[in-house]
Amino acid sequence: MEEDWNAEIGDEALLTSLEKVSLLERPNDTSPVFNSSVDSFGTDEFVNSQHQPVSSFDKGRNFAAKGFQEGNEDDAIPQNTGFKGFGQGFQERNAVDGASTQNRGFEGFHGGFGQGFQAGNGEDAVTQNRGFKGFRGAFGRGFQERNAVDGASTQNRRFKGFRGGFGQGPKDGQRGIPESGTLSFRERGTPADGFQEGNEEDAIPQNTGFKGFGQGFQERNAVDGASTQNRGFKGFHGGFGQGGRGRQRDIPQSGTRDSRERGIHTDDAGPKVTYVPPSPPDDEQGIFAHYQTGMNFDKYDENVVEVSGLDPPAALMSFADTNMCHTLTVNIAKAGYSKPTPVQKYSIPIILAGRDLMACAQTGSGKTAAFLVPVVAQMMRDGVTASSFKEQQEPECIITAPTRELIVQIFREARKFVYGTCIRPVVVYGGTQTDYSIRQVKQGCNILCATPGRLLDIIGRGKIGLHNVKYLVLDEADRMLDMGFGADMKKLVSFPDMPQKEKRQTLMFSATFPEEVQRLACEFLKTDFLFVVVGRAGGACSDVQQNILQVSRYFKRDKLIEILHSIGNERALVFVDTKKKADFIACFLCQENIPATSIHGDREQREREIALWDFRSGKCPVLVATSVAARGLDIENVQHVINFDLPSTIEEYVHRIGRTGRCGNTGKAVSFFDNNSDGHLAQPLIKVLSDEVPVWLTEVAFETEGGQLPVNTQKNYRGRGNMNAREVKMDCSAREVESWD
Ligand SMILES: Nc1ncnc2c1ncn2[C@@H]1O[C@H](COP(=O)(O)OP(=O)(O)OP(=O)(O)O)[C@@H](O)[C@H]1O
Repeated sequence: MEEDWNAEIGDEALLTSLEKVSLLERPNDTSPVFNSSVDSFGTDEFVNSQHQPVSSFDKGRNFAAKGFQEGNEDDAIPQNTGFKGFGQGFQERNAVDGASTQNRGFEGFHGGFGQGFQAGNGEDAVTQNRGFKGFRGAFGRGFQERNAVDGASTQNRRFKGFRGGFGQGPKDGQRGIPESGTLSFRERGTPADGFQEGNEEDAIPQNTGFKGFGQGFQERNAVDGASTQNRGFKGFHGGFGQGGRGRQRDIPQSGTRDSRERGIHTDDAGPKVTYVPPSPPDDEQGIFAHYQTGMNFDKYDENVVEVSGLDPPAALMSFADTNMCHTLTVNIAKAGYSKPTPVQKYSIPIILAGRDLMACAQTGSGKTAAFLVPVVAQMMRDGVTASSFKEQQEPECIITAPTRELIVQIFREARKFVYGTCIRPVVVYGGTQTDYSIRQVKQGCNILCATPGRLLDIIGRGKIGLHNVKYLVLDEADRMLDMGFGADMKKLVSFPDMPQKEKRQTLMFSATFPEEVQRLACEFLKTDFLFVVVGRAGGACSDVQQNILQVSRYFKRDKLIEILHSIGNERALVFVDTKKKADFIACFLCQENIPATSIHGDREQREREIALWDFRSGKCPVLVATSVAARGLDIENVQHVINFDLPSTIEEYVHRIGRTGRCGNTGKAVSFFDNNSDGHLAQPLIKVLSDEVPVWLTEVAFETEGGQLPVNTQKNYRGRGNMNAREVKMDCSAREVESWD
C-alpha cells in the first residue's frame, strides 16, 4: 500500500513548515553556532534520541552543508555528482543524473537545509530505479559519496525519504564507502569515525552504501547489504537515522501479511539482521515493576460475564482460591495484583481445569495474567524445570502474539510469575539476530514467547521440538487467525510433532472476536471449549472517553497541534495510517517543538524499541504510530489516544483506543473523522461509542448505510463477534471445515 502521503498532507502546507526550517538553517550560514564538532552527533545519546526538534540539528546541518559542497568537488564519478550544497546542488545532481542513468532522482528534499525538493526523476518502479525520495532534515556529505558509489554499482537502490540527522557511522565495513568517499570523509572530518572504518574495510565497492548515521542506519544497512538488488533507503528519519527498506518490501500496514512488521520470515528472506536486544532487568525490582491500578479498577466487577459451553468451573473470587503454590502466590502479590479481574476470575479456573478457552474482555483488563498465571501454576505443579543441556529444546508452552513489542511485553509478564522457580521463559521475535534467539532458546526453554515468523523459523531449524507442548496460547487471537497470520498458525499446529488439539490446551484471548474469526478459532480448539465474554464482546473500554471530531484531511495537522498544545506534557499516542506518515508527523511535531518519535514496521527493531522506551519513560511524550502499536501494548500513563487517521475496521479502533484507560485508569480518545474516507466506520463507531453520539455522525451513518437508520448505541451492540460457544460450535459443524491438526 503505497499512499500518496505528500498529497494528503498537502505540499503547500508542507513547504510552509519546511521553509521555517530552511530559514533557520541556511547552509551557507557561517555563524559560529554551526561550527562545533560533529562529535556531538556521534554520541549514543544522539543516536538514541527521538526525532529531535529542529534546532538541535543546527551544527549537523552546517556540516552537512559543507559536506555537500565539497563532496561535489571530490566526486570520483562525475556523472553521479550532485550535492552541491542544497537546493542548487540537488538540482545539478538531478540534471546530471538524468543524463547518465535511468530513473534516478530526488524527490522531496525537505527540512534541514533548503526546503523540499519536489522535482526530480522521482520514484520509479522500474528496475534501474534509483532515487532519493524525501530527503529531509540535516546534513550529509556522505550522501554525495554514497551516491557516487551508487552510480557505479548495482541496480535498484534508492534513498527514499532521508530525514533528519545522524550519529555515528558504520562499524563494519563490507558495506561501507569506497576509497574515494573515504578520503573525502577523512579530509573533511565528517561525520564520524564510523564512516572511515567502514570504508577501510570495504570489500565490495559496488555494494557499498551508507550504513551511516547512528546504529539504526548501521543495522538497516546490514539488512541492505545482504541483498544485491532492490536496496534502498526509504524513510531515513529524524535525528538518528532510521533505516527503511527498499520498495520491494514496502508492505501494507494492516489487513494483509506484513512479514517485517510482524516479524515473519525476515531471516529466511535474505537480509541478515544483527540486532541483539538489551537484556531485560534482572533485579527483583525491575522484574516486578508495574503501575498502579486506577480508580475504576473495582468497576470491572460490574461487567456481566457470560460463559458459554458445557460444565464451566466456578469462577474464583481471589487468587488464594486456587491453591497455587506459595511462590506463585508471592509473585502475583509482588506484581501488584491484590485481586483478580473478571477475565482472570473466570479464565484461571477454566485453564486449571484443563479446558480450552476463548476469552474476550475489554482492553487493559488483565488478559495476559489470565492465561499466564494458570499456565505457570500447572507447570509448577508438574515440576517443570528448564535444562540447558538439550540441543533441541522442547517447551511446554508456546505463546504467540502479532507484534514484536507485544510478545516482549508478554515475556516480561511471564518473568514475573516464574520468578524464583525453575521455569524458564524465552522470547524470540523478528528484527533480532536469529543466532541470538537460538542462543536464548538453548539455555533452556519452557515458555516460548514468539512472533509467528521467528517461531516457524527456529522450529524449521530444528531448535525447537513441539511434542512437549501442553499449552498453545494465541494472544490477540482474532489477529493471529485472520489473513495475516492464519496460515502461520495453521502451519504451527500442523507440524507432525505438535500434539493434536485433543492432547494440548489451546487458549485464545482478545478484546475483539469478529464472528468469522470465531469460526476459524474452533478449528484449533477442542469441541468442549469454553467461551468467556466479559461485558460486550468487541466493546470499547468503558474507561476511555471517546470523542469523534469531523476533521477533513487538510486540517488534521492543525487540529493535532491544537490538541497537543492543550494537553501539555501528558502522554499521547497518535495513530496514522501509513509508515511514512508516522515519520512525517513525528518530524512535523518536532518542528513545532513537540518532542515526538515514531514506531512502525519500516523502522529497525532497535529503533522501534528505543522509540517505545522513550515514550514509556516520558522522554518523548508523543508517539506517532501505525497500527503496529494498536494491540496489547501496556504503557503507563498514556492519557490520550489520537486517531489522526481512523483505522479501516472497528476492531482496530477498539484496540487502538484501548492503549489508554487501562487497569482501571481513565483515558481519552479523540478521532479525526474525515467524511470522505471514514464513512464506512460511522455505523460501527456509533455502536461502540459509550458517550453521546454526535448528530452529524448519525447522519453520516444514515447516508452511508443507504438511508437505514443506524442501530443506536451500546445497548443493542453485541459486537461483530458475539456468538456464544454453542453458536460457534453449531456454525463450525455446519461448515464442514477441514481440520488442521
Ligand atoms: N489483577 C490485577 N491487579 C492489578 N493489576 C493488574 C491485574 N491484572 C492485570 N493487571 C495490570 O493491568 C494492566 C493491563 O493488563 P493486560 O496488559 O494484561 O491487559 P489486556 O487485557 O491484555 O489488554 P489488551 O486487550 O490491550 O491486550 C497491566 O499493567 C497488568 O499488569
